[in-house]
Amino acid sequence: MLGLILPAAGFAQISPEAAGTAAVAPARTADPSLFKDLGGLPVIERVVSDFVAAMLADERIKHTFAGTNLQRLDKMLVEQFCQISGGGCAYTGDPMKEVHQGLKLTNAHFNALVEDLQLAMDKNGIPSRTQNRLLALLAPMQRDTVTR
Ligand code: HEM
Repeated sequence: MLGLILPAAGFAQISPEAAGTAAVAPARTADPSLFKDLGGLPVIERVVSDFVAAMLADERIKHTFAGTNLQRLDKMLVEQFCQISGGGCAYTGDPMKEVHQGLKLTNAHFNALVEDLQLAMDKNGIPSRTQNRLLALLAPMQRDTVTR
């Protein structure tokens, strides 16, 4: 299980090549226990709010959000985290590849984002075992977001 072997700094070792050659990532959703273990929607909402704040304060990646509708970003992240953790939400945002392709993101950007998410989850008291289960579901999206 990927989640158990994730280093604290994220999953830099998964290059887009190594992540697989499938053109479309399989839809991944956890069993509903992850949603519950995260603390349900109220905690996911707090995590996302802290996560977005951390990214906006992060010198490594804050420039990428210069033209972003932050209210929408927050809402889409809540929907996405709720959906992939098995909370029964529907993600209504755009496909990951489409959203990120113009941003010219690197693995370093990706790892910065993962660190900011870990900080936000720490702040909300989510145990690292549970954090890693969510991170493992996000890991396959590296190949859709990192383009250089
Ligand atoms: C697992 C990795 C990632 C996930 C799950 C993710 C998720 C999302 C979601 C759900 C949205 C909103 C889509 C919409 O509005 O329809 C979004 C937008 C955005 N993401 Fe990511 N993202 C990831 C990686 C990254 C990275 C590494 C960066 C930069 C460091 C980044 C920067 C952005 C920016 C700037 C936008 C807004 C684009 C715009 O204004 O149109 N994302 N992301």
